[in-house]
Amino acid sequence: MQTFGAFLVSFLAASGMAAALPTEGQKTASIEVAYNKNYVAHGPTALFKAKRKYGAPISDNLKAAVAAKHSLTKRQTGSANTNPSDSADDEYITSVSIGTPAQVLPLDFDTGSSDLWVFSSETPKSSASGHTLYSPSKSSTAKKLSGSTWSIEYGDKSSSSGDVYTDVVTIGGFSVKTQAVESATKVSTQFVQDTVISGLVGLGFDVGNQVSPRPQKTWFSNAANSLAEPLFTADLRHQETGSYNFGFIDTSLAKGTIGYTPADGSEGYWGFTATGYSVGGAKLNRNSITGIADTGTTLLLLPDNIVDAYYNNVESAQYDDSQEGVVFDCSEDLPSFSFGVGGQTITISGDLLNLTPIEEGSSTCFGGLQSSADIGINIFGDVALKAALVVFDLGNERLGWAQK
Ligand SMILES: Cc1noc(C)c1CN(C)Cc1cc2n(n1)CCN(c1cc(N)ncn1)C2
Repeated sequence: MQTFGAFLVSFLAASGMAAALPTEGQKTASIEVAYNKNYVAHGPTALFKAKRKYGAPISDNLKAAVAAKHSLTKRQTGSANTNPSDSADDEYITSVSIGTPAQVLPLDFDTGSSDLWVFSSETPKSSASGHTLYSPSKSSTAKKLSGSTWSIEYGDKSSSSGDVYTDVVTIGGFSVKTQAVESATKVSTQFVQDTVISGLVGLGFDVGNQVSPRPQKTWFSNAANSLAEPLFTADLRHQETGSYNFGFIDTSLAKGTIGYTPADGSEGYWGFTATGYSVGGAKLNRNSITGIADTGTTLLLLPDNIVDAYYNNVESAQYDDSQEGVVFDCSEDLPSFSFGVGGQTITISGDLLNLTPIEEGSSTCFGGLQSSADIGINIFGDVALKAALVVFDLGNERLGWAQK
């Protein structure tokens, strides 16, 4: 039968704590207490525990502070497939559920803008033909945001405008209960004709939202605090299904290491600086390129000097006025284009830089790399994003890039 002292020593030894063995008949014992250096104190939690221990009243604010800190609700994630809209990967389509019962619409996720807008029962019938529509009147959770309107124009001069509802919006299984859903009462021709999408989900920064008089938050901004991590990833692919993941990073989607670089959200976009570039696998130079990571733009749009440096390696390349871009023989093997970011090198294969024949069956192809000169901003659009797994990390205001 073990004495208490012997038991105590063996217990402490088993739990890795040192102990002084009491001499026979001694009435005291002393033990070192390990300090948990990983424990991060939280005032409200300490107060909560003390009040609970002595039966003191606990305010709702204190309960909320403790719940927020210990995220008593399970931190959540979302994952949605996204598919190229056509053979040129012009844009990517993701299914989004809006309202109760759910109305599922094919939308274009756009990190270059900050409005969630949809074709709706309020869109003129002549414009709405062929599109899937959101009908707020058929949703028991829709509420009109009275007095609010919106109007947006994109880089390609396409535009839309209308009024605003709030409703539940679910993407990849994650729901935002009160999301501003901007209903289109007017849409430009580019959208009318593009019947494969019924609107956009802006994944830019809230500062870019175009609702007046009170700008609204993006779906991701509303979701961020409830997600396991305040980030999402874009995995766009050439002629195959890709994904938008929210709240987690599936590193198996990439071959390379994720390199991070600061993101500048001040203009509403995901701005960043690439540290250099190269053509055809050469060593990266140190010519930095400041631009935006933009899932809503098809092309890679860079300064003329870079575009020229690239197409000087393409025998048949020439500027085509009617196409308003550089074209070349479809049969030509294109060199790759690489850029440095976050200490990593992202290489866009030559295949990804051949976007599509200029017309069905033509042997002349349109380049995925074009000039940004008349835009005033460099855009790493889908042509660049397809080469990488891209992490849009709102919590740390940074962008991560990993070679795919
Ligand atoms: C077809 C086709 N080809 O390329 C596109 C795009 C389409 C679809 N299309 C004609 C209709 C259309 C026009 C726009 N979109 N869709 C998406 C949002 N737009 C952006 C987003 C942004 N971040 N930056 C610039 N514009 C303009």
